[in-house]
Amino acid sequence: MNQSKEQRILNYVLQNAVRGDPCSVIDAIDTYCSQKEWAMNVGNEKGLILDKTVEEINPSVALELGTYCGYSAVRIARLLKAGARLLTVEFNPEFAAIAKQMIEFAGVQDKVTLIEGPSEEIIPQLKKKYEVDTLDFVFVDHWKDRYTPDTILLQECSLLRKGSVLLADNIIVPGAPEFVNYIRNNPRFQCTNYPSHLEYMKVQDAMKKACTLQGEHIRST
Ligand SMILES: O=C(NCc1cccc(CNc2ccc3[nH]ncc3c2)c1)c1cc(-c2ccc(F)cc2)cc(O)c1O
Ligand SMILES: [Mg+2]
Repeated sequence: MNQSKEQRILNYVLQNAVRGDPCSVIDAIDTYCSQKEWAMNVGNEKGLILDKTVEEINPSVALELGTYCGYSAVRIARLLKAGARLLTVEFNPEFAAIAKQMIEFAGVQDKVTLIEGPSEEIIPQLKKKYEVDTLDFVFVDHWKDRYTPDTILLQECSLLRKGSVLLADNIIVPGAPEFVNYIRNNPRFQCTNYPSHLEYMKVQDAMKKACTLQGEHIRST
C-alpha cells in the first residue's frame, strides 16, 4: 500500500526537523512542499500574517477549523503564552493521525487539543465538553463552503465575544465567496483584507480578518 502525500510530509519532518523545535518543523514542511510536493498548508507567506494576528491578539483560547497535517496548529501553538490553548478540528481521520504525530514531534502537544470530527458537530460541544467560555481567536481553513455556516454556528453557540477575531484562509483561491458576502454585509463584524499568495505558488490569494464588534448576548437596540 503506497504512502499518502501527508505521510511523506511527516516522514520528511521526522528525518529533517529537530524534535521539540516547532520552527524546524514549520521550515521542513515548507521546504518539502515547495521543492517536492505541493500541499495545502497555509505556508510561510500567509503564515506570517497568521503569526502577526496571533501575536496581536495573544489568545488564551484559540480554535482552528481544518488541521490537515498540523502545520498551522504548530505555527499558532508556538506563539501561545503559558496556559493558553489551541483546539483544532479535523474531519479526515488520516489527516488527524498525521497531525497528531506532527504536533507531538514539534513539542506543542501540551497546548493543542486535536479533535477529530466535523466542525458542525464539534462547535456545539465546545462549551460543555471542552470547557470553552468564549473564543479569542478562530483560524478558519477547512471546507470553503463551511466558512459561513460555521461562523453563524459559532455565534448561535455564544462562542464569540466583543473582540473575538476570525482569520479565514483562501479568500481568493479556492475562494469562499459566500463567506466574503456574509461577513462584509454583517454589521457585527469589522473586516480587514490581507492580500497574499497561494501557498508555495505565485498565484494571488488573500486572508480576511473579521473582528466581532459585539457578542451574541448583547443585541443592538
Ligand atoms: O480546500 C482546502 N482546504 C480544506 C480541505 C480540503 C480537503 C480536505 C479537507 C479535510 N479537512 C476537513 C474537512 C471538513 C472539516 N470540517 N471541520 C473540520 C474539517 C476538516 C479540508 C484548501 C484548498 C487549497 C487549494 C487546493 C487546490 C488548488 F489548486 C488551490 C488551492 C488551498 C488551501 O489553503 C486550502 O485550505
Ligand atoms: Mg487553506
